Amino acid sequence: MAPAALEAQSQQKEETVAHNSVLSSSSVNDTTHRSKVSVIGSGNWGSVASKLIASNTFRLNSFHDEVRMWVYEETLQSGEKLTDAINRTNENVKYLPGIKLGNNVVADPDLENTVRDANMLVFVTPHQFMEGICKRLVGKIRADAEAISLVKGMEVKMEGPCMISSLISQILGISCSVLMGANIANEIAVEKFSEATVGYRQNRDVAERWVQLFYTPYFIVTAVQDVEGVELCGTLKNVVALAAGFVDGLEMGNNTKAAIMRLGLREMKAFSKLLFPSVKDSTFFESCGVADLITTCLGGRNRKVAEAYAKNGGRRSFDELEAEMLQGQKLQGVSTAREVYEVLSHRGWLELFPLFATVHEISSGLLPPSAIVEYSEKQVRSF
Ligand SMILES: NC(=O)C1=CN([C@@H]2O[C@H](COP(=O)(O)OP(=O)(O)OC[C@H]3O[C@@H](n4cnc5c(N)ncnc54)[C@H](O)[C@@H]3O)[C@@H](O)[C@H]2O)C=CC1
Ligand SMILES: O=C(CO)COP(=O)(O)O
Repeated sequence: MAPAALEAQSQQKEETVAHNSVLSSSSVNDTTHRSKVSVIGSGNWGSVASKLIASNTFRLNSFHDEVRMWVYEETLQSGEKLTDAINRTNENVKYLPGIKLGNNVVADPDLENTVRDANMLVFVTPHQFMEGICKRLVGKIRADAEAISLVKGMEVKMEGPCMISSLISQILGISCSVLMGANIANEIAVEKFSEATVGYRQNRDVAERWVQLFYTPYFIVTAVQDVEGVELCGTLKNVVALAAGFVDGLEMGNNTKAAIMRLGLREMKAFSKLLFPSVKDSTFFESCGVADLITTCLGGRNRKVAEAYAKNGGRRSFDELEAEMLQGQKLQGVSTAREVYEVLSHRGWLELFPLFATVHEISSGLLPPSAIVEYSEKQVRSF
């Protein structure tokens, strides 16, 4: 948006806020203390997150209106750059067509420029790209910047597993909270009610600022002091969602799927607590836990592609199905299952996590999809 237009918008916000006399502790004319938010990522969820955030930065006096959103640039079939198309139409025509993002969202293909002025950084890209992105940002962010990760996934290093929030903190030297939950992006895009969980480390004020940034009447955000618990829930449920998809593809019915979800939840909890004993039981009952597991196993992309994989008897690869069915959107479950498997093998825990292990063995082609049947029967009988 042109600077003059943004200025006019700002004035309107100041007047609105002054009129309502809510929400801001700073002077309505003092723009220097306002937080500036940038979103790093513009896929399906990244675009919806930008829309949510932009509605709040526009409304609340403690934020600058403009939300700069980094776009991994690509050329559309029409020949137009994706960034230009987003800024022309105010829609992410590839990853979230038909939804206006808000006039205060500015798409930017330049990563450094996107983060330059921001003190609140929202990371939301597929997890496999995060390390490269963070390395590119070293020395380019504000000294007082803080981050939140909406990224569901982890990296496995020589030293062991590394959650994406830790990767951000380690590479950029900044604190990082997380936001996860039962959040199928297309539903939130059309403002259907849902909840989410912010996981924070120590500082409750920081958590409250993130809650304020995302919270809307149709997106209820609760904060819990358990970064690893929240992040592991969001990460591991993608592995269980693949198992649910296999069950659907094999037409095994709802009871089997429910059994898989129960066994999956149990492995999620056991794995999280083995890695991080500080993880709280209560976190599994938040939106990031059981609710995200349910929604993803019913309506997520991992479930959908795993169903097609099983229907094809494993003869078409996940890469091929992902490209055909998701058109640029990325699955996180297959690589997460591999990463979890690496941790399990390395630590001698394979026998403790038969569902996680079986999902990787199926998705990597070592076992046929029907192996999920034998697995579930054996597991359900053994309890
Ligand atoms: N879509 C959803 O419903 C939800 C997604 N999430 C999580 O949010 C994260 C981001 O997912 P989405 O926004 O849905 O993305 P997406 O899967 O819709 O889109 C893929 C994105 O990756 C970008 N990309 C492709 N190649 C790249 C590269 N080499 N480097 C950097 N970026 C590249 C594409 O431009 C696109 O923005 C994931 O961890 C996902 O699990 C979380 C909640 C809901
Ligand atoms: O994380 C999600 C919902 O909370 C989306 O899951 P999928 O990536 O499987 O669509």
